[in-house]
Amino acid sequence: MQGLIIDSVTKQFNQQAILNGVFFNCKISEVVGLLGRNGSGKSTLLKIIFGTVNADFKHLKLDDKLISKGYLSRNISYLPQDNFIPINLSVLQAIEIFCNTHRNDLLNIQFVADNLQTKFKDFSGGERRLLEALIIIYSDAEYVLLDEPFSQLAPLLVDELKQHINKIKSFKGFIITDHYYQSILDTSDRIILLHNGCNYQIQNTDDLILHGYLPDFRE
Ligand SMILES: Nc1ncnc2c1ncn2[C@@H]1O[C@H](COP(=O)(O)OP(=O)(O)OP(=O)(O)O)[C@@H](O)[C@H]1O
Repeated sequence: MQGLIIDSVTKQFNQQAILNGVFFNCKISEVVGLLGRNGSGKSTLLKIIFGTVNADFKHLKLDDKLISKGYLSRNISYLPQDNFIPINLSVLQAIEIFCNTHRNDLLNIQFVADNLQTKFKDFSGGERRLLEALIIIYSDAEYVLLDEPFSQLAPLLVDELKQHINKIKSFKGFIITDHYYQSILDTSDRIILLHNGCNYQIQNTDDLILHGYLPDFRE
């Protein structure tokens, strides 16, 4: 099985090329980290894979079947950059919507178990983000897209989220983007950098300097 194949993704906004033939894949048991400067097209790419933004051209395959929109396959879940779970839902109600197969893993997390009846409107920003990320990580889909899962979290919660991704990754393929690039490097099996509309395989931090993602303090 080839897993999720993303090929020839092309997108312009207002005649400006954002993505220009982007291609990579993601298999089960693999975490693919997506890095890129602000505005390089990371969120747009995840939205195109999930299906909430139309590409000018794309070729998406999931387990050898051509798909038009990720969400229609029911096998791709997506954590957007902004909150997405309605604030009047309780944690338990949200879990019942998204999580069946791995529900017990989620219910065994102390913070989740302690707050099952709490509504999303009653959490802090970081707590809400953690819960939304956990619900997507433990959702039924085999492929998980995470847009800035770490950004609102204090260091201890970042570590906790990384542990959950590691715990479940033998069942799932992840594509993750965040500006906490060290957390992306720690969590990922492979790194893809988006730059000038193209994708580059990154082997080490020198490559990130070479492609202008990290400053070169040696100069
Ligand atoms: N709906 C839209 N209409 C016009 N331009 C858009 C639209 N959505 C995104 N863009 C532009 O496309 C570019 C890529 O945006 P995108 O949000 O994908 O970048 P990003 O890499 O996720 O950035 P960041 O790291 O800052 O979140 C930006 O220049 C943005 O202004």
